[in-house]
Amino acid sequence: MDEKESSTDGMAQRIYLDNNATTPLELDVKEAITSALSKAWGNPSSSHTQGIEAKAIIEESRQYVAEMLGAKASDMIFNSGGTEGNNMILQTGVKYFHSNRHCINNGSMEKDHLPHFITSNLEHDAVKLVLEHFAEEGIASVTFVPASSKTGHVMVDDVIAAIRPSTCMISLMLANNETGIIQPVKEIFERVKQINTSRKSVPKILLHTDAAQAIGKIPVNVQDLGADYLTVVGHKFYGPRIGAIYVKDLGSGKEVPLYPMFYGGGQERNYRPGTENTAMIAGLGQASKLVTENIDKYNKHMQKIRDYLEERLKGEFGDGVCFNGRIGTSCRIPNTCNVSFLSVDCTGSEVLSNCKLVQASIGAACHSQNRPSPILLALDIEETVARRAIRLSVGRETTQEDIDKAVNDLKQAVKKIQNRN
Ligand SMILES: O=C(O)CC[SeH]
Repeated sequence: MDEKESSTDGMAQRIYLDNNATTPLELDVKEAITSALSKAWGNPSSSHTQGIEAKAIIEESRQYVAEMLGAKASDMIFNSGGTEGNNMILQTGVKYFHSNRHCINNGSMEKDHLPHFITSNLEHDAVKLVLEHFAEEGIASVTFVPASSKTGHVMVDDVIAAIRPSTCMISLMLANNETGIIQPVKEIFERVKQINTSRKSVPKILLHTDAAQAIGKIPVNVQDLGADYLTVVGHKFYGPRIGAIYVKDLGSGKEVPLYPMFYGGGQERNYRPGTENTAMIAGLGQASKLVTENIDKYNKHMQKIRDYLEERLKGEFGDGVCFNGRIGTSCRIPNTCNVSFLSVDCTGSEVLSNCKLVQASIGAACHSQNRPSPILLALDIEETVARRAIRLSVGRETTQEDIDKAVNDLKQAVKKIQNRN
């Protein structure tokens, strides 16, 4: 019987290298969730002790998430995850534009102008498809700034050049989920803040980054980034499948607004109503606390293991592999290896389907696994190379022994395909 389909001990042999798709729960996180499920089941809005205890766990968790990001607890809103967070922030951009029309004088632009968004052509679908929808429905105009094939990310000057009087928001992912390449978000936001000081008769440009793939892998600090909004996704850093958004100085009446997407019982200060998922929020808080306490250890371990993986692949395959995330001197998150197998005429999916142990993907889990990654193609990586790519994303628990087994598994898979051809 194929090892992949063997008994449950086959589960123990699986080598999980798809942590950018999702991560397992840390034990401490499971314990926080389980404890809250049994002890904090009350409605957090109830005034009796059962409710008060549940509310206390939520506020403690909010503090942990805020501390992870260098934010205030009052800046954090819990939600169902990254897709909801990105949608809420982008829709806030539209409403912000229209609520500031009064300050738009005719000299700067037409009164009936659409809000303008700037983003990159590397974004996750939870940003890309929202903005494509805005454009198709005439809700907003959007500039998808092409990333440079020389750096693997957008260039600061290209983003700045896309700004127009009607620009209301810039949304850029902090790190790409497929190549791991980190975008120059801090530099871009610094430049835009300078531009904002001179924007008198047009809306200020709001600044959002989707930090889903960066949190838990590199230090993420909202003050350092200069973000107005930031998206948090629990299941990317060993937490549960809920999320949160950071909104700078939320509720202080300052310039960064937040508009609810739906209405109800007033939870989350009316920004995100619905009876809170206390247990999952407890888990998110614990996952965040672990990141705050261990980010340097996590970062160093993942970097060491990923680099060992790439060394082993190069040693085993030589010029038969190329690394798609190694572009120029661009920085990457420490856990991601995007590699194409050039010595065999098959797709990355075929290599993975012939593996007995390796659990990985050719790119974003939410994208079809039967076509070359649009992200790699957007970086002008040749189709013949992009179609052969697989994404290997190591985790906190990945060991060198795992990597040795994974490289051997890949070697056997490639050899099996070569012998078939
Ligand atoms: O697999 C990914 O890169 C994202 C899935 Se939400």
